[in-house]
Amino acid sequence: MMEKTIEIKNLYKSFGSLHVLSGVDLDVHENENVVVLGRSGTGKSVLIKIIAGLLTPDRGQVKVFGQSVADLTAKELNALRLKIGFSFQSSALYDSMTVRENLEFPLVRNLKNMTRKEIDKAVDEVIEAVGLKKTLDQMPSQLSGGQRKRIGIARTLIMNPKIMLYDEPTAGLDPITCQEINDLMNQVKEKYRTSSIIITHDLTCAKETGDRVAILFDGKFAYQGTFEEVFGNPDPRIRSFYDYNFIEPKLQN
Ligand SMILES: Nc1ncnc2c1ncn2[C@@H]1O[C@H](COP(=O)(O)OP(=O)(O)OP(=O)(O)O)[C@@H](O)[C@H]1O
Repeated sequence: MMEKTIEIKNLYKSFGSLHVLSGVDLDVHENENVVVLGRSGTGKSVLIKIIAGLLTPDRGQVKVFGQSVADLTAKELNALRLKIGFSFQSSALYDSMTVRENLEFPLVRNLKNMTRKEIDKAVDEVIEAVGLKKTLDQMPSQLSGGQRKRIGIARTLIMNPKIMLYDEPTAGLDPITCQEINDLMNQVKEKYRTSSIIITHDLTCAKETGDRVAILFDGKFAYQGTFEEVFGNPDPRIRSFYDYNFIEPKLQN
């Protein structure tokens, strides 16, 4: 088994009387995609915000790269965040910048002493990785929803992240574009050897991308395993996920 990048033990988080996470355990390894499923409001986004140090847990342990996030200084936390790629629904591209300028932005902001040549090389590499070289001089408004999503992912890859956190990467996309995004997430894992958490309501995405799948029920992961293991479980609560997706997941292929 690969090294653990993220280790979460007995994590609790409440907002006032709202108990969101109550006893979450989760490990994510290098070169692994873990899909997190759970109904709306079960705390999936809260979980990834805690991992990135954007929210503080009430109790429990979160270690990233072997270090407890709670013990990091502000400077160390910033350094950690640079190794984490966020693909959030809200992480939109800047409309007034070209695709190239959007891709350069994180480098120019965070790594001030790069040369023009180094920046161009980094842009070339990530645009190649997402297969959209011809869009470099276009504006985001000229791209399809799927292309924008891929450029958004490229913009996080330019920082060479070791962890990718995807919040509903396929939401609102047609099935063919979903498949392209699923393929891209798998390619990113292989090429960058990332540890990824993929939050989704899309079971096809879960099946295609998840080396492991974990389902949040009542503030903790009731099930973790391969897609087949988890969805082969007779727990009637799992049924609600098929109903939501209007499909019967095929477990045999
Ligand atoms: N900063 C906050 N302050 C107060 N309540 C919050 C805060 N962040 C999240 N919550 C609450 O925590 C609960 C879990 O939110 P979260 O966004 O993690 O859900 P989710 O599982 O990601 O849902 P969805 O699938 O709809 O995106 C919600 O009830 C939300 O209102």
